Parts: sequence; C-alpha cells; structure tokens
Amino acid sequence: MARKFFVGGNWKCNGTTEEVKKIVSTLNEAQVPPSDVVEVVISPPFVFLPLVKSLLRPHFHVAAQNCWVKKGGAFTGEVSAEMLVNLGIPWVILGHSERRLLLKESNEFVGDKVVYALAQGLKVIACVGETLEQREAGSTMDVVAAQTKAIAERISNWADVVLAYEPVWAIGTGKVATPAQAQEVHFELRKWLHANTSPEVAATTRIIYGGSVNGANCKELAAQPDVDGFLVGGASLKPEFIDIIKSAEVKKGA
Ligand SMILES: O=C(CO)COP(=O)(O)O
Repeated sequence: MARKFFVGGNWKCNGTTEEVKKIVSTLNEAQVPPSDVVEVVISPPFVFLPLVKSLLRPHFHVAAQNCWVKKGGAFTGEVSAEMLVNLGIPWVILGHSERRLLLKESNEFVGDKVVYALAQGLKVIACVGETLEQREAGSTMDVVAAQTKAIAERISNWADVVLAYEPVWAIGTGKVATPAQAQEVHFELRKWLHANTSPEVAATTRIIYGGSVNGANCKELAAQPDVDGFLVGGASLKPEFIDIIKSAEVKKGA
C-alpha cells in the first residue's frame, strides 16, 4: 500500500483572528495536488480550531496541538480528546518536542496520550526527535527508538498514526537536517518498526520530517525514499507553505 504524502502545518502558539483568516484564505485559493496525492492537516491553537475548521475548504483537515492524557474532568487548563471529537477535529499532534522539553512530558506520558486519543477515535501525529547534545553523543537512534517504543508497546493498530521525526536542533533554528540525515533516521525508524511491530506497519506508516522545512528545501527532502511528508512550523504561517504541499508531486512516479 502506497504511503500518501502528508503535510502538516503546526502554527504553534501564533496567530490573531485576522491573521488566521488571511492564512486560511491563502490556503483556500491555492492550487495544490488533489487529495489522493497529498493529505494536508492544519494545526492552529485550540482557540482557533472551530474558526479554521469552519473556513477551510474540504481538502484541508485540522489537528489540535495537544490533548489531555485521559477522560476530561477536574484538570484546569486542559482540553480532552472527547472535546476534540465533539468538535469534529480529526487529528491531534502529541509528543511535540516543545511539550517534551518545556513541559516535561515523558515518553510514557506521551505514549499514554497516544493510546487514549486513538481510543477516542482521533488520528495522531506522534513526534519524536533528539536534541543536539544527544546527536553529538551518537545516541540519536537510541533516543528516537525509546520515544517510539513507549508508543509501540501501548498500541497495536498504527493505521491512524503518523510518526513525525523532528530533530530538536533543527526546529525553529533555520538549521534543516540534510536530506541524507533525514533519510538515515527515517530509514532506521522504519527498520525499528519492522523489527518491533510488524512488516506491514513498517511498510505503511508514514514517517514525516519536521525542522526548518521551507519552500526552498522541501523538494530535495521529499525525494528521499523514507520521507513521507512534513510537519512544518514557521513556514506553515507563510504563503510558501503552498510550495511545501506541492512537493508531494516529487513522489509521483517515484
Ligand atoms: O516543530 C516544528 C513543527 O512541529 C518545526 O518547526 P519549524 O518548521 O519552525 O522549524
């Protein structure tokens, strides 16, 4: 089964109502490859989700940037998976490095979130990635394998999971992984899935790259055999996001 190219736009903690409307109208007016070639998922902050969902044309879907680890209740400031389902939000990003590092979300906590979100019927973009220190210490694969293992040992069905490899040193730094660096980790992650889940999961799970992806570097990255798309931060707020969506064409005939 072919892995459909996937492009996520993670707006992080950015935007005003006016800016949101402007970005959405740019997306709605854009000529992009059809939905059988590329899946596009936009992830605004929680407060803008209903607005973005109501304005976006049907080709584009939405994702939350996080959700609570279990059923809602007395958890001030949290948003539950049930609420996202109730609002018709199909996707959620979990385990982003900004949450792992700044908010101290552990591998186990992220794994528990993935299980709970999937059980409520959400589709999950699960993020993994090493810091610069970890890369320099030669432990990149150990780190991403441990992060993936905490998910893999809790779930058996990967059909609704996209794995995002986002090296922390490349996020928001303008320092993109080279196509070879991205391919190497994606290949190793797929190999890890093959050995620790099943050959089918390894062959069908989309592994997308995130970290300073832009309109200029996306095509070369997209051409790598194990790069199945992108999770884009800064550039997803700009018109060049359209060029990143269009990089899906690189896979045609590949
Ligand atoms: O964290 C990211 C997407 O989730 C990547 O962010 P940048 O594209 O801004 O580096």
